[in-house]
Amino acid sequence: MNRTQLFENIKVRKSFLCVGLDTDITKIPKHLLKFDNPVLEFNRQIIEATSEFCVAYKPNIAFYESNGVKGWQTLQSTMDLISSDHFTIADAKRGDIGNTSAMYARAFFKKEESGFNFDSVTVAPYMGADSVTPFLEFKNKWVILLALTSNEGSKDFQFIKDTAGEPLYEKVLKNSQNWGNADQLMFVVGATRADELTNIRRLAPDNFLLVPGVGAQGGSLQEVAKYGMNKQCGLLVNSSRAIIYASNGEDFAERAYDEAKKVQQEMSMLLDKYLS
Ligand SMILES: O=C(O)c1cc(=O)[nH]c(=O)n1[C@@H]1O[C@H](COP(=O)(O)O)[C@@H](O)[C@H]1O
Repeated sequence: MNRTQLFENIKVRKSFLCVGLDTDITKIPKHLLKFDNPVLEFNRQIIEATSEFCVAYKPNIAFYESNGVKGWQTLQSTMDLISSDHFTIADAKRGDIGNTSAMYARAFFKKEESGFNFDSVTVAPYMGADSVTPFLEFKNKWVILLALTSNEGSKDFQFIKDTAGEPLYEKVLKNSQNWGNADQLMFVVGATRADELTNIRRLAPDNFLLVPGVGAQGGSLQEVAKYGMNKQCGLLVNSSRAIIYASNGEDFAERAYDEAKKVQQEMSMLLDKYLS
């Protein structure tokens, strides 16, 4: 999916919500355990309940690969349930020496080889240009580069300043824009870092930002929109646990529907406020 299509979907659905499919078999409702593949059944019902309210889905690969071959099959079957007008993110946080990154890129982008046809993959910038550029060689595919993450440990490295006083995450934002343009490069910025968003928008005015950390991690959607939205919205705000585990009873899909709808309604107001 390209940037124009993504923006169109945001306008049509009045939403910039990404639903995170971080499906953990120990957290899903017990009544689903009678199904052959409880995780797939859970994902099926979550996708059905939320698809009208979101523009993207982000399966976190750890939740699937932790279950070995069966997990990868579940991931594949889950991807088959997502319509082509939803942007898909393989949240895999990959990145290695060039020839290895090329293999990772094929794993998520080359359907004829791996079976997966994700629109994007999350990539760690730590190993530098040659670890990221192999992912950028695919047309209409995206790298979502970790810039400023939502977790406590982000302070360990991402704020370290060089002698000119520039923090590491700013270098990531600046230097990586020499590797790819805003039609193929997004950045991860945690919602818990809304205070840095004005600065981030100064450095990356056009790029979409994937913003995890609202919901369970407590980030503010209002602040993210206020400081992070650009002319094409430029935001995909992810929520995983707050939506998919809104209930662990038989009503889990209805409650996921309610939660996703609530977030979408708030997003619709924010789009009206900041996009016009
Ligand atoms: O790359 C990510 O998606 C990501 C980056 C980050 O800085 N923080 C972060 O929470 N995430 C992911 O976003 C999701 C957040 O899940 P919830 O906190 O349950 O909404 C998880 O899949 C995390 O791995």
